[in-house]
Amino acid sequence: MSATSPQTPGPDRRQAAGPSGDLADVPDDVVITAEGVHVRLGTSHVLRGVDLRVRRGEVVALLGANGSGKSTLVRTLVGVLQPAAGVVHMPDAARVGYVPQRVAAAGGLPATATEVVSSGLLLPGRLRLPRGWRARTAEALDLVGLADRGDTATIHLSGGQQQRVLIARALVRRPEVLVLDEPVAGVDHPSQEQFAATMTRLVASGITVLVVLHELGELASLVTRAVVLRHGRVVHDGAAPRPRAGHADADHDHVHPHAGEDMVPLGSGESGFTGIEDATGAFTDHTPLREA
Ligand SMILES: Nc1ncnc2c1ncn2[C@@H]1O[C@H](COP(=O)(O)OP(=O)(O)OP(=O)(O)O)[C@@H](O)[C@H]1O
Repeated sequence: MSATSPQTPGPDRRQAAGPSGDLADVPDDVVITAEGVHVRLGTSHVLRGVDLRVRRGEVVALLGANGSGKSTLVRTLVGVLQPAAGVVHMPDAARVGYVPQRVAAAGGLPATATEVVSSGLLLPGRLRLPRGWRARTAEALDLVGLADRGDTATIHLSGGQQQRVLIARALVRRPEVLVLDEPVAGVDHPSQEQFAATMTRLVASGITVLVVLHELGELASLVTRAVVLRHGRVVHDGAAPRPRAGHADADHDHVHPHAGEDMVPLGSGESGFTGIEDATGAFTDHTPLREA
């Protein structure tokens, strides 16, 4: 498979490199699979044998310290990067919505929100907008709370609104699987709340979500499982950490990093979280997470 743009993951991909080639028995309800995925960027071994399965309807949070390989993993899953070894399986591109890590992707363009969102309907081999694109675009903008901003140039939207435009661009396909890379990083609070409301509706409709996060924040109640990367390996795959009591209170200040104090193990040992700390940077070498 050739490298594809962030918004246009490749076609139905059973992509393999290395000796095994084939996926082991994969249950029908597994929609995202990575097996033994190794990725090298330059001279760095960024992913070192990652295994991941996401079942239909799950909301999986991908956590880990800066540089642990989260973005590299999702970019490999959607086909932006090629694994040096291992196997990746994703649904057809048309069924996958991908929101890349926030860049100036929307802000640098003079395009209107409608133009950016409708571009999500373009795929390899489908370079013209399909019939009904206006209604689908309006529906996607409505889902992210921007129904009245379709004609606005994205450069005139706030950073949080620009991020919502990118999310709408992923949603315009009516995807079954949504892959988001830090969708609320640096986003204003109204947009975070809007994002959580959007996700709540989507999850209720049965969508499958893989989302890179630094902290669970507003999504905590939706996340069904957490996968933690450290140095390119999965070091936890199971229960999500939950915030300490009071963390979700309306008057709680979320600005500070809370190192070592805002996340606590879910249960006592059963979750595998024996010392999980702050999702903004806690998965450090000393964090005594059980090897997955
Ligand atoms: N093009 C590249 N060439 C070489 N190394 C790279 C390249 N891109 C990323 N890396 C390195 O790969 C490692 C993993 O990066 P990645 O962006 O996947 O981490 P991350 O967990 O998403 O981090 P963050 O939380 O900061 O976004 C980092 O050490 C990074 O410096």
